Amino acid sequence: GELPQVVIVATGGTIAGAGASAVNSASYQAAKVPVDKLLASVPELNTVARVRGEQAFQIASESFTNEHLLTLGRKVAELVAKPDVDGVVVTHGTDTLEETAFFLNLTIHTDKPIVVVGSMRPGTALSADGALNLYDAVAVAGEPTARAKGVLVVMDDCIWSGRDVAKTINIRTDAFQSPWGPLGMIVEGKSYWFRAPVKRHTSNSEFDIANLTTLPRVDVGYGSGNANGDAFKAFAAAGAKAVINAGTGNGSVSKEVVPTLQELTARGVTVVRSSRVTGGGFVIRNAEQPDDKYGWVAAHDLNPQKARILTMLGLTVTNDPAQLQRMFWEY
Ligand SMILES: NC(=O)CC[C@H](N)C(=O)O
Repeated sequence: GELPQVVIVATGGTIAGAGASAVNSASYQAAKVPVDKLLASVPELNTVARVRGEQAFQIASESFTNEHLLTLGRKVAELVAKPDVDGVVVTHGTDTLEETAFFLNLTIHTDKPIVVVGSMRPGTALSADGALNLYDAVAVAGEPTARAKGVLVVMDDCIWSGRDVAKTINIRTDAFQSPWGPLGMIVEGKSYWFRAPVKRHTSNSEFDIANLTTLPRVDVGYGSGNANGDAFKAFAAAGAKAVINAGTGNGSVSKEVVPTLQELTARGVTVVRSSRVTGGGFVIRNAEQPDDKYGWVAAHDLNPQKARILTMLGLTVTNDPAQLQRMFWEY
């Protein structure tokens, strides 16, 4: 039959990176190679889809802002609305890839596959991983079986849910992991599925960015021994509408920090308890802190940076902590 039409929206990152020599796997410049050159470097793409590229940005993903998220979201929404587009691939730096994937998962109302992909080594390096990752991502994006599974991340032969995958190491090609495992595998251009997400996403999401020009400011404060509330106070003074506590363990909060967060709640700033634990921070409501009593929100299994994304979108709908908590259970 006819090959699916897949559009590749490029944003930069290492998958578009270039180094001085083939041994530079870690020292190189991200966001160098333009999308057309990237596509031309993997002619095998044409065997799984009809592909064309669009250059949205050319940046390292640590410099992604809320404006970049909104611009990219609108671009992807526009593409999936076209009858001749079957799927979209977003190439992205890996540092904040999990945030963008979750943002798109919550805001693009479509069943068409959207796949976010990056690489850990630039294309100029020995054993560069970008070409195969891109080939795999395009193959998944053109797959009817990838429809209605939410925004996906393809890295290192695995198909992940954009909701809960995260970068867990910065020097290996198996960098992306989820505490709940991959949804499937992509091998020689063929997708093999094992599970599907049960959380709300894409077509079933209540969030709408069509008429938004900004997102509410949400900042993340890190928990550790000897913690204090100064950073949270400064965030609120600078205009944060919510703060995420990247808490220790089960989203716990130092007794030094508790009064500051209580004060912020009284002033109308939303407080969300997440966990700094990598590989599966899981915050139980009313366990480490009395969330009902304080009017705080538990981030469930969402890491602090993903909690920031959901909190921003949640605040575009409501600042009622009960409603925000519902969202953290549902999405
Ligand atoms: N592997 C990567 O893509 C990291 C490069 C860069 N820090 C970025 O996120 O864009």
